[in-house]
Amino acid sequence: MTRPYRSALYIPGSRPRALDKARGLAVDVLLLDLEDAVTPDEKVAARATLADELGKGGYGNRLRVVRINGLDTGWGADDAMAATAMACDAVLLPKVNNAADVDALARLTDKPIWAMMETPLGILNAAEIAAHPKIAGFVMGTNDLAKDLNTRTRAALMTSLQMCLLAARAHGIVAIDGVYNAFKDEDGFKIECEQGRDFGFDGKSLIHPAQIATANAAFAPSQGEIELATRQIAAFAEAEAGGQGVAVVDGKIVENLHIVTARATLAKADAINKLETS
Ligand SMILES: CC(C)(COP(=O)(O)OP(=O)(O)OC[C@H]1O[C@@H](n2cnc3c(N)ncnc32)[C@H](O)[C@@H]1OP(=O)(O)O)[C@@H](O)C(=O)NCCC(=O)NCCSC(=O)C[C@H](O)C(=O)O
Ligand SMILES: [Mg+2]
Repeated sequence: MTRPYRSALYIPGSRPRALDKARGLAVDVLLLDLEDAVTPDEKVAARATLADELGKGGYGNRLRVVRINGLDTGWGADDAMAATAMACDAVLLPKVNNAADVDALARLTDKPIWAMMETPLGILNAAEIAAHPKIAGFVMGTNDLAKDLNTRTRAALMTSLQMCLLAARAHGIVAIDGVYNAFKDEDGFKIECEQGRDFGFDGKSLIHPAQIATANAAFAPSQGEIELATRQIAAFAEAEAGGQGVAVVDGKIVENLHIVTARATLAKADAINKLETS
């Protein structure tokens, strides 16, 4: 992981004030939306508004991902071509059902593609979507998924979340958890962030700036994790120097595979530090 993806904020592409506010937010990823956050009447104007704001710059090292409308809508193809010309890092395609959907977008843009994973067919085809050479990330669309699965509970989405994580990890792409709709419920949001982190997601998608700090904290290594990783690396190096393949730290064995995790923890902490001080 060369950059953190702890927090990914949706920003309506039709709202210049919110797009401007994003320049000062401590968020890792901007999900610049032309789809559900924009009304049909505003769709065409939002494209120009977004292009204009991105063109002005000022977003620093935040990853800029433009969510277009589906290619089966009247706006999708024009959005894709407009996004290709925008100062953004990737294009996010909603309601991806299979690798052929990604192919269709890849014919319209040379940007990296991210996929909204939010349809039952998309979940069943997660592995082929993650394997597509243009795919760089998954964002879980838990609202659409709950609608299609006819459920109101996160528990009912667990299989889908895990299938997408498996596919993402198998193919080395980013995986971002879905949104938490009750954006004023701080306690519930924190619990869901921690659950998503423990599942293995890289970060959480957000709908309001007030959610950023909690997501950033939940998906960053804690001070305790950083210290433990440092001690594990030192103890294992010492064990290796003494001809041992196993060290013991805090009463637990440390083997080569734990060192891979420890190094990843330190690299993530380093990447966060670099992003926050740049
Ligand atoms: C949820 C909101 C409609 C609330 O808006 P509002 O009432 O204006 O909030 P506040 O008054 O508390 O706003 C305070 C200031 O923060 C700025 N703001 C608010 N939201 C954002 C944002 N998302 N990005 C940047 N800035 C934001 C306001 O402009 C205020 O600033 P200032 O005027 O300077 O004081 C609103 O938060 C919102 O529209 N959120 C985004 C909703 C959205 O994008 N929805 C679509 C994505 S979710 C989705 O589609 C999931 C997926 O597809 C699925 O299927 O699950
Ligand atoms: Mg959706």
